[in-house]
Amino acid sequence: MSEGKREHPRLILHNFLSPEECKELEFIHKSCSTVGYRPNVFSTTLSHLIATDSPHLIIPFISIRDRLKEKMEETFGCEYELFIEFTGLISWCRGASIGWHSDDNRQYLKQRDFAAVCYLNSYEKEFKGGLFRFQSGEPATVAPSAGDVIMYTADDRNIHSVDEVTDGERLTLALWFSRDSSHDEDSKLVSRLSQCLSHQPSSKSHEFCLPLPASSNMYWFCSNQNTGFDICVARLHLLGFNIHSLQDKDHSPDASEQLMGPLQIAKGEELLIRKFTNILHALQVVQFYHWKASELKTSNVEDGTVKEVKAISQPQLETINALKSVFLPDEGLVTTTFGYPCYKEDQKDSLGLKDISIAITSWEEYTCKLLKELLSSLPQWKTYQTIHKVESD
Ligand SMILES: O=C(O)CCC(=O)C(=O)O
Ligand SMILES: [Fe+2]
Repeated sequence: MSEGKREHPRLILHNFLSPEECKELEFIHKSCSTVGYRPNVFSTTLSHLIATDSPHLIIPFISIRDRLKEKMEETFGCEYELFIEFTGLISWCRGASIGWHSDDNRQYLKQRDFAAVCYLNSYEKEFKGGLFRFQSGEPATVAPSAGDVIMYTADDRNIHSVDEVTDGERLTLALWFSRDSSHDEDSKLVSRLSQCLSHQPSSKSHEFCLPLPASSNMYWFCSNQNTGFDICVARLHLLGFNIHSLQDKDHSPDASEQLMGPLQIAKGEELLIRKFTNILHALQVVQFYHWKASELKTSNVEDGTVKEVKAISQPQLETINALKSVFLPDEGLVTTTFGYPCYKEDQKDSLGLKDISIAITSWEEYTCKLLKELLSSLPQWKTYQTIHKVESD
């Protein structure tokens, strides 16, 4: 290692993740995230995916984690010594920043030896601000670019900061590594997975793929001005969709319950007749559609699916507006929080209600494929107490 490298052990890799991997993780985050541990930050952890009945969504992380760990061990000369302590998708919206720090700077973080931050979207393209800076050594500044990764030791040889995000949503996949096996997240995740999958007979696997929302406060974004919104409703709203609840209001006076049960989605003057099990189910399908839009869009949607959409009636419109006033009291706040030119009106309009039916089938196939891989990998994961790519035959 050169002198500079010894003083500041770090590595920047370009295009370590493919554009498709970045998009898939973005889909997962935008359909599953909760409000995070600091203001204006959102996160999706692997244990959260398991807890909300979406354990299959950890599959897209697996080969990325394997590759990162291998690269980390090779770069810092610690082959077979590292354990992954934490894996999570983290996004920062307008107003989020972090001052100079090292990643092991708290007693409860002392086990952290190395960090890897993968950028899933790009500076100036999807967000403004949010530059990463090292206090000393080279490079001094890193402009996040989708697919790039920075790896560094978690100690004070790599003190760093992130400038405030001033527009848009900055998304990363962050991992921390430890030499201490007692902080290995894999063994904990394997036991949670075994528990949650043991309840499910495989014949009902399809039903099992439906997400289960966590408690409503985990989705409530609160701004400095003490106004706020539900981030799931907000993310649907940004793509032009509204919610129509099918719950009997007299039986569930608590408004947050309205998102936990069956609902429909609406756009403009129209309602999709198809019911979703809860808000997360609707959000997953819509975000999946957003991710895959170019593949899913067909030219002849008019014939088969048009009967699935009907005009919104007056009482339905009232329900839609009532929900909006509870979960999205200030629409402007959503745009200032997440908005960026990438949410141009034309893009919003390009996602039609009628195509959602095609997206539902395609989302179900995707979900089942992941669940199958999860079920076939789990026996090996249990044996080795690690989560790793299991090649199917
Ligand atoms: O997102 C980044 O670029 C780094 C974030 C960071 O420093 C941290 O979470 O400790
Ligand atoms: Fe950090």
